[in-house]
Amino acid sequence: MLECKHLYKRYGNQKKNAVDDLSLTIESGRIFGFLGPNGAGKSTTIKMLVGLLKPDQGTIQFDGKNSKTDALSYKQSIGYVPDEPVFYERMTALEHLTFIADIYEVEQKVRKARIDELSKTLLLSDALSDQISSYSHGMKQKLSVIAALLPSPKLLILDEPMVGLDPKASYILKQLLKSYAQAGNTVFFSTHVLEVAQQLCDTLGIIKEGRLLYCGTFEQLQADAGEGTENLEQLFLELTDEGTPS
Ligand SMILES: Nc1ncnc2c1ncn2[C@@H]1O[C@H](COP(=O)(O)OP(=O)(O)OP(=O)(O)O)[C@@H](O)[C@H]1O
Repeated sequence: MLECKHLYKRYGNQKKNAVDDLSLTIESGRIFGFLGPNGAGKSTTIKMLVGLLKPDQGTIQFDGKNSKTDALSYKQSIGYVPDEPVFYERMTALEHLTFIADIYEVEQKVRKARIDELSKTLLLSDALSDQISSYSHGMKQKLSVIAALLPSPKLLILDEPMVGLDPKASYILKQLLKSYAQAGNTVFFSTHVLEVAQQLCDTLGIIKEGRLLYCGTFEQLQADAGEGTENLEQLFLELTDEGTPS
């Protein structure tokens, strides 16, 4: 279970909190979709969850491990797919994955099978020996997903994972995330694509100006919003007060 309590973050040069008293709990085996307009605080929250940013206040725990006091074991439980993956571009994809396997101490006897399986699933097997510098954005995105899943983390956190993926790759990733959660792991991802959240998530969190406006299932959200609000897009626009685009 992932549990955040009263998280706050303000960047040095800003007048408002980027994340403002955010608390949420996500049970194991769930897919949590994190939605919000541009600048709402999604990436800031994710960077705190993965340990790249320190919260000004608040606590984060996963399966009883505190992100501050048990930092190493906490981080060992997490796979992270950033919004813009960064690689040592001169490495081949296989060298990168071997490097990740070394860092996460993935056993020699399982790592090859796992790399083979994941790269086959994400249709990257034929390009594993190529230098990452030759990869397209979508291929880098797939490599980042493979690297994150390689150590079999109990918690997978993805920042806008569908961006840059073609429809087939996007479909494959959605199936992968579903089966990953069904195996008892927790998936947390941010997206602007409301349809993706609707198709994939058990639980949604909607954030605006750093504050969590809603957290619950889509069905609860629809019930709370009352009659006449048919789809998530309409609900989302109403909640975040973005207005309907003309
Ligand atoms: N490095 C930074 N320095 C200063 N302010 C920042 C920094 N990163 C983000 N912010 C500010 O914090 C707030 C939240 O930004 P964040 O990137 O977390 O939003 P987001 O929901 O991920 O947005 P998007 O959907 O556009 O990626 C915004 O007001 C943004 O301007």
